[in-house]
Amino acid sequence: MTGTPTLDDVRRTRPAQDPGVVRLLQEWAPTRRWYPAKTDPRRPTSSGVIDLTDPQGAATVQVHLLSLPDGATLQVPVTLHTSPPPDLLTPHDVAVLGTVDGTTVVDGCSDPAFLRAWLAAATGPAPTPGTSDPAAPSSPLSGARVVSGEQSNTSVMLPGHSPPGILKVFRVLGSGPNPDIEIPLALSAFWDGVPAPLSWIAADWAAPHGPGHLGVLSRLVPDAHDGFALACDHARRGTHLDDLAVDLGATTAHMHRALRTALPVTRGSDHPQVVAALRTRAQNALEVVPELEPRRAGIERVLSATADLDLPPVQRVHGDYHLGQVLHSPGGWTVLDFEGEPQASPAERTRPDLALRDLAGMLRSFDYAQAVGEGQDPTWVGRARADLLRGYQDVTGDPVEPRTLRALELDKALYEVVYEARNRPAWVPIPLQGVDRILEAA
Ligand SMILES: Nc1ncnc2c1ncn2[C@@H]1O[C@H](COP(=O)(O)OP(=O)(O)O)[C@@H](O)[C@H]1O
Ligand SMILES: O=P(O)(O)O[C@H]1O[C@H](CO)[C@@H](O[C@H]2O[C@H](CO)[C@@H](O)[C@H](O)[C@H]2O)[C@H](O)[C@H]1O
Repeated sequence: MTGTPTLDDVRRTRPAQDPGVVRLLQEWAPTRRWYPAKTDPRRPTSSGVIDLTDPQGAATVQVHLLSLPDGATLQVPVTLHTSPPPDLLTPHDVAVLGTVDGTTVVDGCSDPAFLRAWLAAATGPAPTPGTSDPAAPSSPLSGARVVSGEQSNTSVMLPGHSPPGILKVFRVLGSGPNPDIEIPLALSAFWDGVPAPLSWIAADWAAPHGPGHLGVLSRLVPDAHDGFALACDHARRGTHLDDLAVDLGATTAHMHRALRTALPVTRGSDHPQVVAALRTRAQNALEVVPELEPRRAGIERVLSATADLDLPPVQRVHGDYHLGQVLHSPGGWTVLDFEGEPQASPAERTRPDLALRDLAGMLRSFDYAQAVGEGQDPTWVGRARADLLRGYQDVTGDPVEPRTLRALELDKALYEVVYEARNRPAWVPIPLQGVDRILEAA
């Protein structure tokens, strides 16, 4: 399975015609975990609707697009029922948004009617022979469940689909092929460390944003454990990750090798651009989070130390690599979510970068696991870090340059301070302590 995900079978957008439904969405969306502009009091506005069709006709299926105050486009699928819907995937008080003129409006991701409509509309590469599971239950929706947690998008597991899949509904839409389809499609042709995309839906919406992808159905990794939950659990119990961290380091190096092969970049080193991006981000973080101000001089010192570094060539990278983006299963580690950082612009998300940026992201994540797991062993993070680096270097054969890694870790920690300030203010101390530790070590 190769090539790029097609953008030619594109669904069209029409203007929304029901102001009551739009008003409901304008109130409901900002209360959701995936809403990206929670601190902005301005309401999103409607930028259109895409119609899908439930083959069983149980509901009207509408994908609403909302325009956010910063110009981004947000996807909110809903279903409209003339009588209360019987079989939702989440409790009614969570799934039902409200009623408008006697019509019940339901969160699409919780409704089998939306899932049926999505599967019927999706296109994708021809199925690989032998991929359907003859033992699979007859309905693709049997056992379906919405993934709960700290996610930027909404995913629904479909273990009854043949082959078993997981549907990811992108919340903030980007123009052009979505990297979370494009990259796994390219890598899965020859590397089994990513779940293969099975099908997707493309749509066009108001300029300057469309066309782009609305979502993707990918192969489900069976018996998988979320990397962050696994690491928090180890930290809580005071057991070291050991081989898990070494293997994760090796998987990270294999991912970078696969990215270089599948998506080669002609440009070599890009020192000015990389250093400029570090400075821009530090400046932005200092402006957004006042607690960083006393650290300004220390931040400047770490960034200045990158001026005379001989940086390795840039390449396509994961871009938002942390423990929540990897799954551990009996087959080893699998890497998910190549969409890049949700706070970055579309251009930034696909820009070739230093592979070490991903390693820095994963190192930062051990701090989070120790903090969230309330780990008490002061050696836990240090040992996980050393094991990850060892696994990585064993595959690349090159020692990691410490000043570059430190600057990239600081960069990620500053991104995290801003991310937490906007999304989970109670967690700001986690990356802030990371910033302090990096500055002390410099
Ligand atoms: N292919 C898959 N197989 C099994 N579980 C998956 C798969 N893809 C995602 N998940 C689960 O869904 C969660 C969210 O997926 P992710 O791609 O990270 O979404 P988001 O962009 O919303 O963060 C993951 O943490 C994992 O628990
Ligand atoms: O939603 P995404 O997975 O695309 O990424 C964003 O949200 C993440 C939180 O879920 C955030 O990650 C930060 O918190 C994690 C624990 O919840 C931790 O493992 C990461 O190390 C930490 O960066 C990520 O930064 C953000 O882009």
